Amino acid sequence: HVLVATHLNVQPGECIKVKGKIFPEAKRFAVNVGKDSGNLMLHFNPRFDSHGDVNVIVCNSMEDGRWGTEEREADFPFQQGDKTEICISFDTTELTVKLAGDKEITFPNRLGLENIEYLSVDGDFAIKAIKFS
Ligand SMILES: C=CCO[C@@H]1O[C@H](CO)[C@@H](O[C@@H]2O[C@H](CO)[C@H](O)[C@H](OCc3cn(Cc4cccc(/C=C/CN=C(N)N)c4)nn3)[C@H]2O)[C@H](O)[C@H]1NC(C)=O
Repeated sequence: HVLVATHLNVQPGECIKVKGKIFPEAKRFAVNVGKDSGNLMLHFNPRFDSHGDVNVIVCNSMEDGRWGTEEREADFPFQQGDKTEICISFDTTELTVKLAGDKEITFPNRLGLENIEYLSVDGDFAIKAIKFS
């Protein structure tokens, strides 16, 4: 892991902002939010070239250590070597990920969690700032 934050208490409507720089030769990175490492409301996984995916954002959830059904997004507003910022917020029904260029991705809140306690960032990404607002 590049970063793990636990014992958070992010409420619906609040925003988790992750700011950083994508490695020039990035293959993939991931931002995970949820209750703990085995219970993720969202695994947000941009893939530049990984698992046979090229320039695809793969989103999924994890419950008790078991992956849910993946969703692959149409937009891919990321470039290797670029700085980027993503803002994750949620309510009881869905999560919203605000991306560069006013792109927005939603993902169902399958676990129905009422707060976010856990955040991790993995992969080819250098974190500059994390902001809770
Ligand atoms: C078609 C064949 C069967 O279907 C495939 O089956 C795979 C296994 O289930 C899925 O893959 C899995 O998908 C999951 C989401 O659903 C997670 O992403 C998981 O990764 C978990 C994971 C996290 N982490 C930490 C991490 C995260 C990001 C970067 C790095 C390191 C980067 C190293 N940097 C380099 N090398 N430069 C490390 N490690 N593993 C991935 O293995 C594929 O999507 C799926 N593909 C399709 C089309 O269906």
